[in-house]
Amino acid sequence: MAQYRRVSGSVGLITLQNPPVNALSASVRQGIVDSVKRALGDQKVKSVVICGQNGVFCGGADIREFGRQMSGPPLVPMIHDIEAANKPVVAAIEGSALGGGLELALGCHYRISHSKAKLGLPEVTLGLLPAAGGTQRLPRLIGVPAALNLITTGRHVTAAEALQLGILDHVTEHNTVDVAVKFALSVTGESLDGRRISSFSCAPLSDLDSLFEEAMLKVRGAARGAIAPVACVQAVRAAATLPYAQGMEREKELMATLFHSGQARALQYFFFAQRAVGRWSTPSGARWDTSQPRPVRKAAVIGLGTMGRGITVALAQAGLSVVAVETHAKQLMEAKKAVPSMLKRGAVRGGTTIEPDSITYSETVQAVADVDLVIEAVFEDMALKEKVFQQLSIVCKPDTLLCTNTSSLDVDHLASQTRHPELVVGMHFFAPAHVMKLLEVVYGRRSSPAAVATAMQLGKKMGKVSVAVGNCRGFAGNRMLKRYLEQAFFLLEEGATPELVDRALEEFGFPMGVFRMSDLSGLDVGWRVRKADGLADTSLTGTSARVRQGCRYSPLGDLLCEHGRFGQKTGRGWYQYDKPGGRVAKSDPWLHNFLDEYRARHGLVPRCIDQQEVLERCLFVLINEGFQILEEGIAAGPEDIDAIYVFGYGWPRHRGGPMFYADMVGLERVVERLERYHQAHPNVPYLQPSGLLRRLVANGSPPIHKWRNVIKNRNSQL
Ligand SMILES: CCCCCCCCCCCCC/C=C/C(=O)SCCNC(=O)CCNC(=O)[C@H](O)C(C)(C)COP(=O)(O)OP(=O)(O)OC[C@H]1O[C@@H](n2cnc3c(N)ncnc32)[C@H](O)[C@@H]1OP(=O)(O)O
Repeated sequence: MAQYRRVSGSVGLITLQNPPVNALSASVRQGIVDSVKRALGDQKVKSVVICGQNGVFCGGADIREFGRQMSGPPLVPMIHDIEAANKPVVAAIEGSALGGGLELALGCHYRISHSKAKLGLPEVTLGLLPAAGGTQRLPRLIGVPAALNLITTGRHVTAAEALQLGILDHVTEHNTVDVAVKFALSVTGESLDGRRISSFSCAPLSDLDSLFEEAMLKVRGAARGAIAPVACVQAVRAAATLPYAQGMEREKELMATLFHSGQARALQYFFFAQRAVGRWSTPSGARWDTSQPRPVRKAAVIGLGTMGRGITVALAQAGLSVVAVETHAKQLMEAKKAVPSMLKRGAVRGGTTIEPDSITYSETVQAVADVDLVIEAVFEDMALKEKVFQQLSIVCKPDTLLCTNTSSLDVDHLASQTRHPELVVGMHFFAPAHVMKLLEVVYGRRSSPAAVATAMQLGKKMGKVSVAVGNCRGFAGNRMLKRYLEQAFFLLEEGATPELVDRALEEFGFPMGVFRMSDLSGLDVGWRVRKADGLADTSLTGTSARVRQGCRYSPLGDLLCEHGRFGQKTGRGWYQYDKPGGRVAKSDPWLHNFLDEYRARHGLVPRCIDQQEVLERCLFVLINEGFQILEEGIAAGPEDIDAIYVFGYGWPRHRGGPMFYADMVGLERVVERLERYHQAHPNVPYLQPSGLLRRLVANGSPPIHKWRNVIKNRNSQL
């Protein structure tokens, strides 16, 4: 709703009231319409101020209303009536003015903002466009290039930038509503002719066609198949080329194509999923709202390879003082050079400064005696990690939290090497650790609620999306990835090429297909793990060469590594590169010959494989593992898995994440396809639909937001 009162004798003050962000729900819109009518009809009122309660102007349209039957007054005429008013209307912006909130402000005649406010039109991130006149008013106010940038990226700008762009008329450090009321009094009776943005023309530009062509190329390149950024460009083009009324028609038309799209549903699901991940809980009763994190001021990183350096930078950027330990002198020397330059680059990107002495380097573990938290990032080798944890347990204060950055090893086993296993958790970063948003926080059987809460909070402080997951081989993300990789290898055995598989995945929206990605990460990493697991034995011949522990196995990755092809770092992998460390993947005839010979050796007759099979085999098996992970309680809900995949593995956000994608495709179809593939490949047990997936289908395939209830109640009949 909205509250209306008269202040300072002649100013009608309208306060939006819908905590926490004053979203423009039906009742808020009704409140605004009623209040504006009252203010305009009251002769004592000479001007109007619109503000939001609790220091937030408005977070935009109520996203929860979008999937439902919409009621209440529509936004467009509401904003039009405000702009058409014959008394000055001033927006007093505090906190946020986003989406419909900024569009409401653009309908006002003046905009005054607190210096700490953030403004933006983030609709594109929800699969929409600013369809309450935003695409038509903003270019008229600040020019086409600047408006294109804000609308197609959805980025939030500071009040200072908004002032510079011309979105705001005034920025204050004081009480914004007081300043706006004084301002409203000062402009009483002034002509509003030059204040109605819809009456402006866009500033003329010399070469409009090439500007829009370039903009279209840019958004198509970045969008990976997302449709909203393209529609945003088309809408701004309408503003630049059509009169306002026609531009509004075009905006409406384009919004109609987006509004009910699967992409909009996926992106809006993901908006709430991200927030749901923050309300974590563990089976032992640790919870986001009751478990108390410990303060962490000083942290240590053990091992300064690629991951350790990234973690050191991320900790320093979060304002912690860091002890960085590396026992190999050469590696330590390299890290001492690399870390400061990574920090410098980060500071340039983020406009921040970091005290250079916030990091101290040491060659001995003894240097971590007084830290609050340690993150171990040594080589992925259990014996080595055991030794590190034993040492840490002796050296550190008794209450120091001991974390491991292992990507798949047993956190409980590492905890058992210490005197305080309750203080051990996994903090699984993704490379490059100072850039990637995802952090898997892995709780062990004995991890205390405080330990989990501390790791989760530290992740947040580092700007990460922290997802709490249980302890199992590969945790959630890598455990699912293993199934995806296996299917990709099997497809090569059956006749596909890396190019075909990658093309299908990239057209789906991944930034890189599985083989290009493997070349970037390094093929030797997985090889080492498979060797440690006793899997990578290429001396086997006949049918046993492609079977391990009774299941189908492809030794293709092992064979490539035996040829010294580790990916980009060696200049050869699934593709060839112009030099070791080269980045541009080129098709490699050697690899195609190698695949032909391999198939011939094993009596495999290559067949035609289409993109649909690639997607179904690779993605459905990954999704199936996701259901298994949910069933076992390793992840608490589908949102956790979706956040992991979007932030850590490049799953296209406009497809919502793997579990949402399964919901979109239809659980019955996923089961049917998995069963069909399992029939064709009976020695791949992971193609058998998981128990939870079958139970959901048996219960009528409830929508994704109801899955948690089914998971909680294992015997649920819904
Ligand atoms: C035939 C078809 C015809 C089609 C016709 C269509 C007609 C309808 C079209 C009308 C035109 C619409 C044009 C306008 C569109 C929009 O405005 S879309 C919304 C744009 N706004 C945003 O994207 C902002 C989203 N919010 C945020 O970025 C942040 O919440 C914040 C405002 C910056 C505050 O951040 P913070 O303080 O960190 O709080 P959070 O944890 O993020 O949020 C707190 C809770 O509030 C919920 N929430 C936030 N914003 C909204 C919102 N706009 N609607 C609903 N709910 C919102 C958020 O989910 C949190 O709640 P929980 O999830 O329960 O934790």
